[in-house]
Amino acid sequence: MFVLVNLKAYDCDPVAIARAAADVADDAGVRVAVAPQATHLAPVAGTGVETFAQHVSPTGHGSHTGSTLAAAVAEYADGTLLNHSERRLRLADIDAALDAAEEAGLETVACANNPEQVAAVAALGPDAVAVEPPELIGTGTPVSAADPDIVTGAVAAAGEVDDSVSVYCGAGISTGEDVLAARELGSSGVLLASGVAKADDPRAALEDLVSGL
Ligand SMILES: O=C(CO)COP(=O)(O)O
Repeated sequence: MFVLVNLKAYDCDPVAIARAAADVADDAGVRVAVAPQATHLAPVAGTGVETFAQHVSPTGHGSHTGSTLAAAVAEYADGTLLNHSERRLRLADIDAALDAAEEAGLETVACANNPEQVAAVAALGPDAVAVEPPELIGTGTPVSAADPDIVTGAVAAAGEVDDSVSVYCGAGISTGEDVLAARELGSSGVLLASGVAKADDPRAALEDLVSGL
């Protein structure tokens, strides 16, 4: 299982969380990555943790003021999220951003709300899709419990389009039990945020997340 922690714009210490994530990943032998704000990619990557951007722009080099250039992100990051529900892209832009990320050598995790969107995004060839019903984001109610059919449906939908695309799930995931439930439903990773970024003890939260793996 892959545990991808999205720090969003939460008021947290990205480097401290990154250090904890790197330790937990090493101790547990589990893939754990951290997706900080773009300006924190370098110090987070400096901890040795697997580092993801939260977004890259659907453009390459050129006159694109304010863009998040995939090639620049790749100087520090190993991968990137795309099309998160809080950073939604048009279908054509998902396609172009995937091209830019892949050209830069970034692993890609494209987000989708439901199995139908998973099928559409999987057709564009990301390394993985992450199904996340927006209404469950930040609620602490895990998608694996609230709506397990979304997860199984996403796994089936992606498999019908391209079985090389991994399927992760997210929204409300915060415990090791949630991670095991997600695996039981067929996903090979989880995407989460508040369970770690807003935790009083992020290290303890990370240790619990991987405890059953
Ligand atoms: O948006 C998410 C991860 O990208 C899910 O957020 P929560 O883990 O806070 O529900």
